Order: sequence, then structure tokens, then C-alpha cells
Amino acid sequence: MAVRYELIKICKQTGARLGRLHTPHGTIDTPVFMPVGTQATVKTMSPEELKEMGSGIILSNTYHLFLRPGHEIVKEAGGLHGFINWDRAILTDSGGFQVFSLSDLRKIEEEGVSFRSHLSGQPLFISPEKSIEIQNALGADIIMAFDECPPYPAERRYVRDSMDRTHRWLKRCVGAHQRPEDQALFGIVQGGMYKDLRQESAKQITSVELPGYAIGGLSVGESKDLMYEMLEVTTPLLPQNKPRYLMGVGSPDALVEGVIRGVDMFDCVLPTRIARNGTTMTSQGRVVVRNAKYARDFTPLDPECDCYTCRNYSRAYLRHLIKADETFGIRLTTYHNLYFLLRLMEQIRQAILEDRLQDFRDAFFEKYYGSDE
Ligand SMILES: CNc1nc2c(CCNCC3CCCC3)c3nc(N)[nH]c(=O)c3cc2[nH]1
Ligand SMILES: [Zn+2]
Repeated sequence: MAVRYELIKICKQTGARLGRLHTPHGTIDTPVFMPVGTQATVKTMSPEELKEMGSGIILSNTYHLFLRPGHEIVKEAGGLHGFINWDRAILTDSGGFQVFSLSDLRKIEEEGVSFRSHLSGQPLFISPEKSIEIQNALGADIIMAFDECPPYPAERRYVRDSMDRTHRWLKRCVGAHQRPEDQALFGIVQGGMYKDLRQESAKQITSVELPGYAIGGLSVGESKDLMYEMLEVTTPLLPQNKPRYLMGVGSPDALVEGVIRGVDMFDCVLPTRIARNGTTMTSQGRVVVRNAKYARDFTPLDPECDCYTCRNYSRAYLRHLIKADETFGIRLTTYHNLYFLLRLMEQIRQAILEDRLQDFRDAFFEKYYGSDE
């Protein structure tokens, strides 16, 4: 079995799940936040630093690696694990979402998606079979079905046709998958913001026996409340003994609210992306450390954080580095942001263990957002 989920306990206060994800590259405690390494690196972080902060699984991407350096090169390097020197778990997304969000799309057909490379402009084509071929070459422990994430907002008719095609594409992915015993293929539930379509998609996708299921089509500009509503109609229809992965989420509040609604796995570019402009997540809420008010603030970024950044450097120094566009500054804010989210997930797991996740949520929101948002 490539990937096996073990349900440890359900929080009596919220129904949230504590679990373990057993993979060929180690066991991961869930709920888990997965740092994103789009181009085969979690920007500015070394594998040793990611291990030091406790990350057991990172993400990479079919679309980007297909374009550059090409999946054959990665395969010759021994797959992604060999190429990036990471001996823990890896998950790759299937490329569909990135085609729609990065390239000037040519068209989506039954066969697959035609587009132009956002790097060279050359015309390219990805089908469910091609996506699986690339992911088999990359060798990630968890691979995603090739799907379409509809834009938001989208007409019901469009969402329905797109979701039906995603269901047909899933069957083609299963048929094309060469290494099911080594690489766990997850199906992706769609259905836009239509509750009945979400329920139908959940039933269709879980009718295919798979090691895990993702919830796609969310975090695409809808309100958080609408996202939570879609989660509430979807997760109850997913099997209890399989992991649930909410794609592209998220911010601290969305992580806590997603866990409460039965999600086990999350990924988001937020911590690394905002770090690059000097925005950080701390126990007291967001701190935009490039702000002038920190010029003479010689205290740590986050007084409650014991990460490398917070133990060794002041806000004044971080502000200086970010203002001077020094790479070391981005490394320090990235390290802290990832550490903050990984530590948040640890606190969430502890709260589930002690049946007090709702209390934790309320206290965390009060401190981080200064109100019961
Ligand atoms: C940010 N919001 C959001 N992201 C979504 C993503 C991408 C998740 N992140 C992948 C990493 C980013 C680069 C390397 C891998 C989605 N992906 C797929 N396949 N389907 C979605 O419906 C889907 C939906 C998503 N919504
Ligand atoms: Zn820190």
C-alpha cells in the first residue's frame, strides 16, 4: 500500500480528526500543513531547514517541472527525491490548476488541455494520461488526478459539465497510472459553489476506490464562509478512513476552520509568498516587519516563537534586510512563517487529542485577529 491513513482519534468538541499518514518516505501526523515547492524548491529553504522545522511532506508541481527542466531530466536524476535531495514525503499537483492560472489558455477539450508555455510561448498539451506520465516520472509519494478547477464565479451549467469531465478524466488517470503500489493517486472533488453538485461530485469521485481524496475548486476568490459551507456538505460524504486534502488553503483561520470541518491536509503558497515582501504571521497576528515603526524595535519578531529567526534576530534587523532587498531577510521571514504554520498545526493536533479544539479556535482567533472573526 503506497499511502495508508490511520485515524487515531476524533475531537469530542468538534469532530476534527487526529491521524497518521504512512508513506514510503515516512509517517506524517495529521492534520498537516504542506509547504509548497513549486519549482522543486521551497523558495530559499534547504531540505535540512525544512526537516529542522518539522516538515514531513512538501509539494511540487507537474506543470512547472514539465516546462522546466522537463520530467525526463528529473527522472534521470532519480525522480524528485533524488533531484532535490529530500528523503521525506512529496506530493505533486496534476498541473490542471496551474495551466488555468498561469498560461494563456488555448482550450479545454474532452481529450485534454491545449495551452502556451508561460515561459516560451510554445504550444503545449496536457491530457490526464500525460499528467500521470509526468507524475510517474517525478516519483512523488502522492499524486493528484488531472482535473479542471472551474473559475469563480461560474454558471451552474459550466460547473456541471466541467465536473462530469473531471470525473471521466479521473477514470483515465486510474487507467494510465503505472505505479499505484508506490505512488498514491488522490481523486479531486469539484462542484463549484453548488451544494448539490458538490454532493454529486463527492459521490462520483469516491465511487472510485482510492487511497485519499482532495477537495478542489475552492479558495478561488469566494468568501471564507462560502468555502466553509462547501466543506460542510462535502467532507461528510468522504470515507472516514481516508485522508481529506483541501487544496490551496491556507491562512491561519482557514486552517483551523478546515480542520474543524474534517480536513486532514492543506497546502498554500501564502507563508512563502508574503515572506518575500516582509509580511509575517505571529502569535499576535500579522506583523509587516518592513514597516517604519519597527526601525528601532530590537525585540524578536514573535515573542512566543522559538524558531531560528526569533531566537537570533530583531525586528529592526529583519526590517533592514527586507528594505535592502537582502536575500537573507527573505530567508529569515520565510523560515519563521513556515515554522509558525507547522507549529499551529502541532497546537491543533494537541487540542484534538485533548478534545478542546473549539476552545483553542476561540482563543487563537481572539489573539491573532483581535476579535471573534
Ligand atoms: C490557492 N487556491 C487554490 N489552489 C488550488 C489548487 C492548487 C493547489 N496547490 C498546488 C501547489 C501550488 C504549486 C505547487 C503545487 C488546485 N489544484 C488542483 N489540481 N485542483 C483544484 O481544484 C485546485 C484548487 C485550488 N485552489
Ligand atoms: Zn519565529
